[in-house]
Amino acid sequence: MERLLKKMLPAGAPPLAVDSADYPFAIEYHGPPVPYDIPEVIPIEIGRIPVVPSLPSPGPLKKRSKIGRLAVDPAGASPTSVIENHTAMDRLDSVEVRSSGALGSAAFPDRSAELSDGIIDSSGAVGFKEVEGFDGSSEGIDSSGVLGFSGEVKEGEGFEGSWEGTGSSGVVGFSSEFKKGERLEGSPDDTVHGRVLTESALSSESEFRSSALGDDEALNPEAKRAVVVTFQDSARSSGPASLAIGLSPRGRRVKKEACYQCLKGSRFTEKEACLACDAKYCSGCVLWAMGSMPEGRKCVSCIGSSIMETKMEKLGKPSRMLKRLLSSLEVQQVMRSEMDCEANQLRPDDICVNEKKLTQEEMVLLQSCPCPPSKLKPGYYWYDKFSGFWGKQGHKPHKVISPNLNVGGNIMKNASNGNTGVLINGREITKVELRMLKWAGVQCAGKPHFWVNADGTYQEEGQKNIKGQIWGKPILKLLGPVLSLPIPSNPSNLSGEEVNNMVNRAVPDYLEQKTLRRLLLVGDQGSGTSTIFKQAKFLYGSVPFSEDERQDIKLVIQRNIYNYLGILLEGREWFEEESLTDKRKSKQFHSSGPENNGSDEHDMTEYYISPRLKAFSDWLLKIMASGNLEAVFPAATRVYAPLVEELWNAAAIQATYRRRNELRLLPSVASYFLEQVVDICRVEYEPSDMDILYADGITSSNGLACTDFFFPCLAGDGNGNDVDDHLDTLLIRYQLIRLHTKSLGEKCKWLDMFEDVRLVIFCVALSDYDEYFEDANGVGINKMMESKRLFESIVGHPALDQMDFLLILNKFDLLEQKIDMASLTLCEWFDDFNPVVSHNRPNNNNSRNISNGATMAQQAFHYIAVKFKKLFYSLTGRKLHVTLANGLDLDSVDAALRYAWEILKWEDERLAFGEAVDSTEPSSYSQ
Ligand SMILES: Nc1nc2c(ncn2[C@@H]2O[C@H](COP(=O)(O)OP(=O)(O)OP(=O)(O)O)[C@@H](O)[C@H]2O)c(=O)[nH]1
Ligand SMILES: [Mg+2]
Repeated sequence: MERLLKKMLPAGAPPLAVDSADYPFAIEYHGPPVPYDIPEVIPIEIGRIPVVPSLPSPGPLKKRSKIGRLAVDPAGASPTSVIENHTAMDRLDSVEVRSSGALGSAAFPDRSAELSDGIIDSSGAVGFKEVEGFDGSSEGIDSSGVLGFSGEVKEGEGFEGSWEGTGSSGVVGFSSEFKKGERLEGSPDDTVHGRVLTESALSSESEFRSSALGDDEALNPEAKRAVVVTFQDSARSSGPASLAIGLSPRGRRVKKEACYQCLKGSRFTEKEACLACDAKYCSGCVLWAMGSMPEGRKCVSCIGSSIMETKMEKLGKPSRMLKRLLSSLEVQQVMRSEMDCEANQLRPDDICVNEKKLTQEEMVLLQSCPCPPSKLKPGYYWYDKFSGFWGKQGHKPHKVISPNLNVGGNIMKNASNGNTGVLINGREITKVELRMLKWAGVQCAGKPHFWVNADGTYQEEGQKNIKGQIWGKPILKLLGPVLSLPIPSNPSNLSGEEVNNMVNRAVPDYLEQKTLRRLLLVGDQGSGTSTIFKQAKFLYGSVPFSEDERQDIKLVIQRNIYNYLGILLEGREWFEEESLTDKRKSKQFHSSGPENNGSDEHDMTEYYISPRLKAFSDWLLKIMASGNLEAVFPAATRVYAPLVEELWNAAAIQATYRRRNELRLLPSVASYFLEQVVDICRVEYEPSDMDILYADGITSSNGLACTDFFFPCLAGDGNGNDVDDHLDTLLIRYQLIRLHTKSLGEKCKWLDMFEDVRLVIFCVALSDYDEYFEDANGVGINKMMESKRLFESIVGHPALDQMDFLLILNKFDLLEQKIDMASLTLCEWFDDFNPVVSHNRPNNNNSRNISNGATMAQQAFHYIAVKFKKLFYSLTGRKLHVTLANGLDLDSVDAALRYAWEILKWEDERLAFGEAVDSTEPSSYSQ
């Protein structure tokens, strides 16, 4: 410490007397200004170190802890400052550094820190570990690969370089080569044994030879331990394979059944296993090791990996431990993610049927047929398309599934490894099957070859006549289970052709064409398509949003709010900077004394936040900048809710929020959610309908969403249309398909898929006329012009030729708000807008300026509508239907969609009765 202080003082300064028993980490320097930048250490009150409040802390760690369990927020600054304040002479019993890069040498500036127990977790593929006796003197612990275990390590690459001279000890490492890897267990002696499950050599026991052991110290169990182990993976042909490091604290062997995180416990300890690598964690560690479980029970480093075959059956079945640790809602959510997430799904090429790997389509066909194979797991199967028999390759039949599915290759004679000489549909049957056939009264003398159909009727090869029905005898129902042979539950299952037609049909059948109307809803970004889509669900859906959907929406809202918060935090930084600059300028201006020159570190503005909140803010901004928000949340939601609450209530953030109009990236709905930030961040938060409506980004991740509904019948209109309308509402189903512009593809090529839609609803935000976005080259583009461009390309698309179009001019409320402040002529397309302004103002509200009964906003609407109509006519020679809407208003959207309904009805009538029905045509305008 003395040396450190000496270094920090300017040359020539007298040495400081340091009481080694009780010196502060930082001292205030009062000397003359120094010519270099002094490293800044933000003081933190020990009592206010962020602790992790809501996750159960691992028991063993807590017991030994002297100063509690530290949760060091990720990102360089935070751990540094936290640890700095504790490492004077403290012994840190338990430290957690989360996120990659957090554990740089900077994290442990005071080399005298002793971490007797550390968990280094990372968002990358990097693991954890107990760092026993670690004295922080490691040079090899770099920020890119915590303890040298990096997801980046490739076959043949070693860790020696980064590890040499570390003089610390760790436990187990994984490299990316061992995604499915088990732990390596090692002791610092010449030979390290480990078991590695690799993709290529599942379950193979490989021996690892240690080499390049750093130095003798590494072998001394009492000293700092570091062992570098190279190993020869005998299962790999490529020779010396990846390196991994197997170390054990104090030379102990890691107990096989211990928790993989804290290394405590025995096989009797209750543990939860990772579905991908089978690493097992005790109840104290499981949440740390698995984080928010976005793909269910997987270590953080296994996220994205596929799960082990043996774990397939466990999917979606929560353990008692999980139920204890999480609320029931959270358990449900984790289980759902586990079952639904892409990485955990069975991949088609994991299934081989009749020696041919399945394609995606075949997989869908197999799984969605009326009688699919149960609990399908990766493996090799045989399938008899004619009879529907299904079994594991080399084994007797296991099930009778739907017949005639076009999946896999042709069945092989030896598919079930039978040796009876009797063939059914080209497969030599097994002995038990033969016995069964005999019981069924089937004549099997002379090793006949049979053709057996799905309904059990059979005939001998080469003969025309049906010889009988195998399943006819009641005794077979009893015998099936005895012989462990499947009996079709209902031989009159759908015939295969029906099945194929059902699953493969590309065009709706006749009936559906009669009764289904498809509406395609498109518009430029932010035009309001998803709002209108959600309103349609609220308006006409019997269950607008299921419980599952609401849960997903909850997560989206929680994630969004962190985004909004991030924008506020960034804004706060700007405003603080700006205020400080102003303050300094005015000080300089008002005083002439030299003592006021330069920056005043104690300057505080209303945007000042405490160092602890600042650390959180820095961390959040860093995460956002790295685009990793998804990986960190929603686990963080649980952990950081109290911090968010504190932050939100901080005067600085409130002051920033008051200037929200200056924050360009903050969407207008952000304020709605930020007002409720504290509630939203709670675990028990349930989104209201209003929240769902306002929430961004929930309609669909791939930009395509659809909802089916019937238009509810309105009360009679008195025109005698009631009965017809009522029939309509009963018979005709509508499907609203919302397509995000991002999903249109180059030159809107995906529109080809929508040839059978009946009406295109194009949405334009009226408020876009004075708004801009930056294109890829940083050029500002007017949003209305962009909408116009998109409109032109969609209208002109060959797939939508001759199709009816309804233009919804949305966000009328916003147009009303801004039209008097920002002229419509700001958009070059509207430069000839020349409204008639009446000077008889009914009140002081300018937006209510009216002429001939029309407000300025209404005139603007008509003007824009005509612009689009003319454009549409010039492109198609046809008439465009236009309506206005306020997407946030249910009735307004109802009116707009009913207008769409009218257009379709009119079109139906026109088709049915010819052009003579002009009188019922809806006007091309609706308001
Ligand atoms: N004031 C007002 N806001 C609206 C209206 N319609 C939509 N919004 C808001 O405008 C924003 C964008 O609307 P979305 O429905 O998400 O627009 P989108 O077409 O799905 O656009 P992207 O999500 O960007 O693709 C959301 O925050 C909506 O809440 C409206 O009529 N009035
Ligand atoms: Mg949207």
